[in-house]
Amino acid sequence: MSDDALFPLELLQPEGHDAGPRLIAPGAIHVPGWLTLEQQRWIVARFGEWTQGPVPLRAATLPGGHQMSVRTVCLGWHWQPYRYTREATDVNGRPVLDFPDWMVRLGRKALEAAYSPGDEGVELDEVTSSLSGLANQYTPDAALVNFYNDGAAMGMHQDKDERSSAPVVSLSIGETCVFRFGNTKTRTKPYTDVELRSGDLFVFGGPARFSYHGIPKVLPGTAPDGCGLSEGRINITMRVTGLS
Ligand SMILES: O=C(O)CCC(=O)C(=O)O
Ligand SMILES: [Fe+2]
Repeated sequence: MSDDALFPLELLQPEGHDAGPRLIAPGAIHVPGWLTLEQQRWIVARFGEWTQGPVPLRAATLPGGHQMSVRTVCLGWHWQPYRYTREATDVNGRPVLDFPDWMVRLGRKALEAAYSPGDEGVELDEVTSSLSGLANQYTPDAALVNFYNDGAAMGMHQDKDERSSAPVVSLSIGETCVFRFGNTKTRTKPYTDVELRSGDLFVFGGPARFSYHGIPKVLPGTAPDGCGLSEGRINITMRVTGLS
């Protein structure tokens, strides 16, 4: 018997990679293994350019004086606790890079994959499938590109500095993390812990748009070969700010 027959490729993929979309809460979908390794490497190369851009990666300081452990570079609009500005006034005052056209297209594809998954087996509730109409008009104008290393984590929070209730599209590359996805009322239970691996897509919109969420931990040493990152985790969240 050939090696091919003994070890079909799908058995070598990390668990869940080919499992298809999963409904986490109405409006919140996890799509494992959405980006190919080639796409991941290409995005990691763009990340290298963004961090050499006008505004470097920086760990934001919260109003109480606490500095976040995650470092972020922004596209389109600069996020600082707790508003969006065109210039990175809390870093070096320079205007942030434009939001790339390719990322708008990717955002639309992401909503399609999440909310119109076709015959991939996921049962969407009525509310979630009603969000499928959002895909072709979705025009994100801000991305927070987060980099986690050395034990970085992110506390439970809502993404609520936007003046739009359009969905948030989240992409993960590099090390696996635990993504805690909660409810819209409190930062505590009930929540669901989801492992986000390199290449995974997560979309939260509709009734899940203002749910609390956070990253309790990143699992060191779990970045897959060929993703473009040997350590750490990149997360991109695209948003519609509703600002002009
Ligand atoms: O790293 C993640 O997956 C989540 C990031 C996040 O929640 C945020 O940037 O607001
Ligand atoms: Fe967030």
